[in-house]
Amino acid sequence: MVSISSAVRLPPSMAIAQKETFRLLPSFKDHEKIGKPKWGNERMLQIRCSIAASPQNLRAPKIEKLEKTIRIGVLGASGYTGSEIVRLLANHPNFDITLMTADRKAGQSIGSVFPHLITQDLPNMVAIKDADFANVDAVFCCLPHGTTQEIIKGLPAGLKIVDLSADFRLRDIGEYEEWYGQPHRAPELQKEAVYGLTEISREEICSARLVANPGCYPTSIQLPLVPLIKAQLIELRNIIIDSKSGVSGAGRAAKEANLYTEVAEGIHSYGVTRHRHVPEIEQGLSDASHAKVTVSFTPHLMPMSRGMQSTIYVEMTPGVTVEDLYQQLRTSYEGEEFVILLEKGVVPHTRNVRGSNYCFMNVFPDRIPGRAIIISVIDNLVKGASGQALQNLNLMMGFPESTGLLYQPLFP
Ligand SMILES: NC(=O)C1=CN([C@@H]2O[C@H](COP(=O)(O)OP(=O)(O)OC[C@H]3O[C@@H](n4cnc5c(N)ncnc54)[C@H](OP(=O)(O)O)[C@@H]3O)[C@@H](O)[C@H]2O)C=CC1
Ligand SMILES: CC(=O)N[C@@H](CCC(=O)OP(=O)(O)O)C(=O)O
Repeated sequence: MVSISSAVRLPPSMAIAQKETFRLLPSFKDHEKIGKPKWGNERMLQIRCSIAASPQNLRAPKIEKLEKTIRIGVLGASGYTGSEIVRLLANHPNFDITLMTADRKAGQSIGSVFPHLITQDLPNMVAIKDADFANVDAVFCCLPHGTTQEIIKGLPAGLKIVDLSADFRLRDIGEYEEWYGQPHRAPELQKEAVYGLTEISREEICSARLVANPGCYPTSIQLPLVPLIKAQLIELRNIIIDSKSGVSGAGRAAKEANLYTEVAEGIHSYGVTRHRHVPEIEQGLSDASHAKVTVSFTPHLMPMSRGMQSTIYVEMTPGVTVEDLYQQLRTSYEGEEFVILLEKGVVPHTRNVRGSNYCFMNVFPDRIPGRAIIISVIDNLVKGASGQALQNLNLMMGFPESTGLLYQPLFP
């Protein structure tokens, strides 16, 4: 038996061999047939692919070289989430980047804009108006909200799209216009967009053409709350959410409020009572409960580059205990690759998910009887953005969803 940790930390020679792309056909066919991966087998599939890719391995399972590679466009590759997609795809066996766009940085190479990606042999970034989509099957759209709608509207109809912006997350166009302060320029596309909280909407994502990738705060909040609300274990009133984000959540464009001097050695709240993620959070929780849910949500900016914690205070329904909440989360996420319920009493730390696609969570009894405290942590750039986007595109293209994502967190 091969341990998971030995399989996911590939030595460089194996990582290169893995990039050459091998796949176990039987599992893949099952996946296509049932429209959804066999979760229990997925880790083993990854592991066995890695073993198969090792030149030394003589006991490799039956494999076949992939006939088709998916050609990927990254719109906004010169930003934080776009560059994170490039980093993740460097180890994806089936996705090759054929197009990257930038705005101010158009014409430059990815390595000149992000020196940590200097070893990536990729075409230079181009302006969107010069982009040729003839050699692209799918795009990650990593552009600011507001600019994204018209750009997506103008893309070739056959492309699969994962949009990381907020432009297609809210089903109610009026609500979008109210919270984002601008008219929606592609309401007809909104109807087909699938909200991409992977663990919750997997089946719809598999058959979607356009996925609206969730915001980072809404990801960290909905992952623990949706299963508890669906099981009617918590009251829909008095949900109080205190969230904290690293500064990369604000993007790479220069802003005075994000200067080192404004952020270091302190924390501050922002968007108090009016953060634009409120309607997104409430939409997801209301869907789960089939009733209107409202929340108190306050985000904070932390002096760290990545990471996000949401601390959520809830009232349990009469007769329910914290043990019930814990067991519900255990059942809901059993077999999930990326959502990890920690052992009882263990506090999730942002530093333990840094650079990875994991969400760690736990639930604690409050001192006040009948209340519980839930803590969840993610990396805002990975599970909160590019990692979840890749998880979604894997599903949309028919691959096991963890392909290219089994990075261990960075520590320290
Ligand atoms: N950062 C995060 O943690 C998260 C971000 N998101 C969302 O993902 C999207 C991207 O965020 P992020 O990567 O942080 O942002 P960045 O500001 O770091 O990057 C934005 C990218 O878009 C390009 N761009 C900016 N304006 C235009 C335009 N008018 N036309 C074409 N391209 C343009 C920029 O090009 P250039 O730099 O060359 O000017 C850059 O490549 C946003 O919608 C954001 O809200 C979602 C979840 C989390
Ligand atoms: C620290 C910081 O500024 N964070 C961003 C949220 C980033 C994110 O998830 O969201 P969107 O995709 O919705 O932009 C903010 O508060 O607006």
